[in-house]
Amino acid sequence: MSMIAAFYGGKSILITGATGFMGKVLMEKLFRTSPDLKVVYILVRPKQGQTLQQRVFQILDSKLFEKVKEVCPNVHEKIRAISADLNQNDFAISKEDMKELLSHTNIIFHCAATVRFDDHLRHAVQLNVTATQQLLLMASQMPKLEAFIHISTAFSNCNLKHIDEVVYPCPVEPKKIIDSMEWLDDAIIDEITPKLIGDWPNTYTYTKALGEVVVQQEGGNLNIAIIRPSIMGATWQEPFPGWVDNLNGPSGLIIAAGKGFLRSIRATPMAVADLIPADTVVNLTLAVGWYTAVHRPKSTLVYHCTSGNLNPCNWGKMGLQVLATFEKIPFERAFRRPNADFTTNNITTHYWNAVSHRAPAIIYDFYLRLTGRKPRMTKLMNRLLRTLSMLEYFVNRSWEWSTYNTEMLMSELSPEDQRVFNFDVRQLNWLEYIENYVLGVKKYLLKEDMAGIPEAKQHLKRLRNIHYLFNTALFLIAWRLLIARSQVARNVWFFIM
Ligand SMILES: CCCCCCCCCCCCCCCCCCCCCCCCCC(=O)SCCNC(=O)CCNC(=O)[C@H](O)C(C)(C)COP(=O)(O)OP(=O)(O)OC[C@H]1O[C@@H](n2cnc3c(N)ncnc32)[C@H](O)[C@@H]1OP(=O)(O)O
Ligand SMILES: NC(=O)C1=CN([C@@H]2O[C@H](COP(=O)(O)OP(=O)(O)OC[C@H]3O[C@@H](n4cnc5c(N)ncnc54)[C@H](OP(=O)(O)O)[C@@H]3O)[C@@H](O)[C@H]2O)C=CC1
Repeated sequence: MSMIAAFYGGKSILITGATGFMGKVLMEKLFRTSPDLKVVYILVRPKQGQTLQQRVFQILDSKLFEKVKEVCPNVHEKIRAISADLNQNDFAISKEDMKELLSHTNIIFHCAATVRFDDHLRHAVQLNVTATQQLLLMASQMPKLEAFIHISTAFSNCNLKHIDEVVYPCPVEPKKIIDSMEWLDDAIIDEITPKLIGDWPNTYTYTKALGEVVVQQEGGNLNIAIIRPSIMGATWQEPFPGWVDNLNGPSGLIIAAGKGFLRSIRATPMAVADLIPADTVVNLTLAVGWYTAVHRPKSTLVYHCTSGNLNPCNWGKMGLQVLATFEKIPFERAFRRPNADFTTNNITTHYWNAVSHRAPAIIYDFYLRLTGRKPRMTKLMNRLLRTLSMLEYFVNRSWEWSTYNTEMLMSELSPEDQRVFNFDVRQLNWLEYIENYVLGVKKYLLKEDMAGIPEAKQHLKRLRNIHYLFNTALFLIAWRLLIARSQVARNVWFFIM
């Protein structure tokens, strides 16, 4: 019997960010392994015209929850969606709901965050710092609370090269930042943002670092742990391989490469690609929840959920495997044949952006105009280039994350728990994982049918022929011009003839 699964039985659990990528995988695992848990409160906001209930049903109706419905048929009764907006005071939770949350919650998993790199500092502070502060305040009023698990990111200290499992101080105290956001207007915040974030690459990583300091400073007597995952990717094993449902991290780039839009990326092939599957993160999170509640460590423990120091893979190997998978499992209706490459300096990056990204987009838009359609490729390409520029920071550096606490926790688990809540990334076979990841992107993100693979292959053949035809025509035109202008070229031509 799994001790961790048994621990969550009968518990009331509060999850923020349950509608996000990690939140869904977390809920799924909780219900599958501890179907006898009492209730999962989720803080949800209405979105895109959907009510809370519609959002919950949409999640439960997805393939991700198929196994859960078998082991826990009344799962919908055990999810209690509470209307909440983490940007509002007291999260805009009604008095009755607040009373229920405060009196029943046993465990909190705080996953909600804005993960956009370019978010305005005011919004990023509100969600990643102030909301964390408010949640801690709520937690301090929960008499039955056993553990508060805060999800941060391994990149919260990406301004350092070697990162230990400790909370590092920030140059400006979070309280001062929170206060200043209240009275500074947007224009001034825009002006001071680069100075405030200093050597952090974006507002996301900076505010996640501030969030950790808030957790440490304002955690009081709470039983707290911080988890720092690196780049969360599709699921490795559970509930099935390859599940992913958003474009963050590598997923969006896999689509862009598979559809032939992305032809080159400024990345260092030897830099460590510190990906971590979402189910590994969730298994560690649940194990940490159990350990924190049962063993009550004296101080706030930080757990790195990373792969680089235990089972490293680099971007070069990952890129090659992604491309190899496209050969077997191509995406439908590609714009060009998938054939991306890495560049390593500014000059080649600008060159390939002009030749391989902008020029084909302009030519295609010209063709769309000629055929009476609305041009769209240049706009799409500009967005892709902007996304690439934001991700570049993370694919041209390597970090070392120590994992003492994570390894300590692994050794504390019973063999059964090590199996059920496996977060030992040493067992991960990268080539297999990446292949399943690409397959998952095709099935669950692009919603493409596997039956369409022969047609997709045919389409790629047609693109290859067009490519050859285009290159031959280009060569002949260049050669014709050369012959007309140069005696040497003419002599070579007659010699060959
Ligand atoms: C040797 C041979 C080699 C061969 C080589 C072959 C290579 C071939 C294979 C290539 C694969 C292998 C290499 C992979 C490298 C991966 C690097 C990952 C590093 C991640 C580090 C993460 C570290 C931190 C981890 C964390 O701790 S947290 C989680 C991380 N957080 C994020 O990843 C949010 C990022 N995103 C944003 O920050 C916003 O998205 C924003 C970008 C500002 C746009 O923002 P904006 O343009 O305003 O608008 P959107 O609505 O957002 O998107 C607008 C449009 O862009 C699309 N799109 C949004 N995203 C992405 C995305 N990623 N990738 C692509 N497209 C995206 C969206 O579909 C929409 O398309 P459309 O609808 O127009 O068609
Ligand atoms: N994805 C990754 O690669 C990594 C993620 N992390 C961390 O993991 C955690 C989860 O990330 P992930 O699941 O990928 O992120 P997602 O963007 O998929 O999910 C974010 C969640 O936060 C919720 N949320 C955002 N704003 C509000 C708000 N104002 N009120 C209520 N809820 C809100 C979202 O709700 P809604 O559905 O309504 O938008 C969603 O449920 C985050 O803390 C992130 O920093 C750490 C390392 C890597």
